[in-house]
Amino acid sequence: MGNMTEQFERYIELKDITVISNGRTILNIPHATIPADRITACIGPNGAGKTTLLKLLDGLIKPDTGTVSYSFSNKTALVLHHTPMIKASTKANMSMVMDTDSSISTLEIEQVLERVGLKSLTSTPAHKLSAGERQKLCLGRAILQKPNLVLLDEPTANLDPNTTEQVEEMIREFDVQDTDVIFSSHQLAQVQRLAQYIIFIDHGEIKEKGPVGPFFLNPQTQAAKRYLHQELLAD
Ligand SMILES: Nc1ncnc2c1ncn2[C@@H]1O[C@H](COP(=O)(O)OP(=O)(O)OP(=O)(O)O)[C@@H](O)[C@H]1O
Repeated sequence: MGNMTEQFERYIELKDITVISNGRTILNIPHATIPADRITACIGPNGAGKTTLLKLLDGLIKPDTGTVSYSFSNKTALVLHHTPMIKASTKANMSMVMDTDSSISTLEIEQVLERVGLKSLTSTPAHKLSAGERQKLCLGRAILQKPNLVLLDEPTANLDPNTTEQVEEMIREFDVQDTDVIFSSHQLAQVQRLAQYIIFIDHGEIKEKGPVGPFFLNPQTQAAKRYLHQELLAD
């Protein structure tokens, strides 16, 4: 999709990327620039490679070949599903971020607990939190890390509409505070509500990418057309 003409203020450049697992290529990206100056959604079928791409952008996994380079000094925070919690209070789990960044104060932790709506659950054991509360805790930890790029893997999977709205508001808040967001989602209505840019992945390849409007109106590849058609039927 006319990627040659795209101009991004900040971006991530992927070159000759392959990620191989158990002899199978799970990502294959010869060349792509991904914007890091807005909210970008990463969409595609189950097993397409979205989570793997987010982990790669975070540096959590290294590619088998190729390079990931940032046009800016990046500080990323990655929020995955099933983040393990220690058997302690919500606050203690939030405070774990202090282990890697000693400049974080107790006051900041309290402010973030309030911001993500967990103030009343401060002393509740984290393993007793609901899925939505746990996700807010994970987002709180990400906020405390003061990243300039947040990577969120299906941030509202299994959440009710009200909690989904709260999490979406937190995502917008990151953007307002000039923290770029790249998130994966299967909820196309959500993608349209939040994202300005789309990366469509299928079978480990970026098949299509570009601004949200044109992508939904007029997808260029058969794979994207098929995916959009199937997802709309499933909604
Ligand atoms: N650690 C791993 N070891 C082996 N295979 C893996 C590993 N992680 C992912 N894969 C495989 O890589 C492929 C891509 O997985 P990934 O989780 O990135 O997809 P996804 O697009 O996020 O899928 P979903 O929408 O189902 O979450 C899948 O086929 C998966 O089985």
